[in-house]
Amino acid sequence: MALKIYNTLTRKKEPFETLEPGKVRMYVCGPTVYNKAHVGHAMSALVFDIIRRYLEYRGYQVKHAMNYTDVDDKIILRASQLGMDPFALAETYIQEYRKNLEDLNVLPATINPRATQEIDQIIAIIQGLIEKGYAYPAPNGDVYFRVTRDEDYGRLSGRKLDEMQAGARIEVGEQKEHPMDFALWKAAKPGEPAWDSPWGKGRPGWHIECSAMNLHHLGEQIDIHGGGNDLIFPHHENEIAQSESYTGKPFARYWVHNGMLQFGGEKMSKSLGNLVTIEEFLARHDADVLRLMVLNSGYRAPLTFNDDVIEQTERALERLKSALRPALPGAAGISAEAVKALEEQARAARAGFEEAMDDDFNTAGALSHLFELVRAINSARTEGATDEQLRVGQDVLRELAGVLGLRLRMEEEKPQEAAPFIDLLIEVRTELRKQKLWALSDLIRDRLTALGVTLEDTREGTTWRYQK
Ligand SMILES: Nc1ncnc2c1ncn2[C@@H]1O[C@H](COP(=O)(O)OP(=O)(O)OP(=O)(O)O)[C@@H](O)[C@H]1O
Ligand SMILES: [Zn+2]
Repeated sequence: MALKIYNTLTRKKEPFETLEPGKVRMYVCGPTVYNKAHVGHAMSALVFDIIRRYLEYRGYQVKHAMNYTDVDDKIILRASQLGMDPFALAETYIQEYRKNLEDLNVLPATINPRATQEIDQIIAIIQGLIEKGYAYPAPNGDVYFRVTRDEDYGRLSGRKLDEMQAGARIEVGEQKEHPMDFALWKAAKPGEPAWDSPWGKGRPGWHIECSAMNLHHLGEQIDIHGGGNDLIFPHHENEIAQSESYTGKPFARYWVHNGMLQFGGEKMSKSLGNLVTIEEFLARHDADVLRLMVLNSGYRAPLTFNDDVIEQTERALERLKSALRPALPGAAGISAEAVKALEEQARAARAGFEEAMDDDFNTAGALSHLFELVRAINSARTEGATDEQLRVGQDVLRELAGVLGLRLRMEEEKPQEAAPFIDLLIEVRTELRKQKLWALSDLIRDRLTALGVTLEDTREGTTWRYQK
């Protein structure tokens, strides 16, 4: 069966055909870097990581671009609140996000273009759009895209210009011909970062950055354009308008959008402040937990994030991992037919996995086949299969879980149940130290060290960790 992908542009699942055989050009809108990233951003990154990994499993060579929007109103505002240079602020959060993605086992994109490194390209495109009548400079130094010149405007989001016009108004200070016209270039305000341009000092609008980065790094036409479904309008609608008006060619073949991660009944967002940062999440849970949540829910659906879901997912992860445990002590082995049967179950799991993933990346379906394989492996173990016999199933399970980006790390063997007792010993030791009973307090520390637990005394108190 061939891969099918749901295309937001046509609102249909379509057979996946690339512009160039065997190669995929995929662009995904990355974050505006003005603050720590939250698990909603992680969801988007995970979805496109899973898509990329599956395309690679299917034999495609994927050129994956994910951008950083490193100049923007929000960055400038936050930098001025913190009394920081906006470029330094953006750089800090780019480095943090990189680290977040690595911790989440997201493969690094082939390229990470940044808006501020594309200014020449952006100016060239705006000039081209002005020459063709698709854009116009305003007296104040802004440049706007002329939506009435673009007959297709609204195609992606399914909106009509006259309907949009009804709700729109021109803000004070804007010099637009039409309320839906949008800024390609913004004249600089005092104290803001600015670049020279034919229209005076200014900076690019958000939408044109992505058009320029696509054109520069992936070319006039791409296979997949991704991002969250909150970006369909206006961001992606405007990207299409700019790119296609400039090149005269269809821009992206498949528009792929992830659903929103919901927290407390609303989209998790920096602007609303209802967030859990990636860092906070990973301090308490394995990266596989978040990935498994995304896989379970399906990429286009909204994903409910709360303690119950996290707990259920933790349990599901444990179940997956249970299949990777070694044989029982003294296992006598199972019959050749039973090994064959396990092999057959592994083959069936792979076929089911592929069929589900080929159907618009139905990850929940794919997982259900992995869980069937888990059951088969675990019953083979109970029947006395040896490590070598179990491997027939385990290797396939590990490989397919890996295609989804799950690490299934087994070092969880560390007894979590020990934590309260270690805390208790530390409390006792602190008391002993207060009473200057150094020999006893050192004895506790040394014995814990011998058990693989390192203590660290700081001014704020004693902390502990398992030795690596
Ligand atoms: N809650 C969420 N769930 C899933 N994807 C999200 C969520 N919030 C943002 N994204 C996606 O993450 C990527 C980077 O987003 P961007 O920095 O533009 O975030 P944003 O929408 O401005 O965030 P916020 O709303 O938190 O300010 C985009 O593809 C966006 O659609
Ligand atoms: Zn974008």
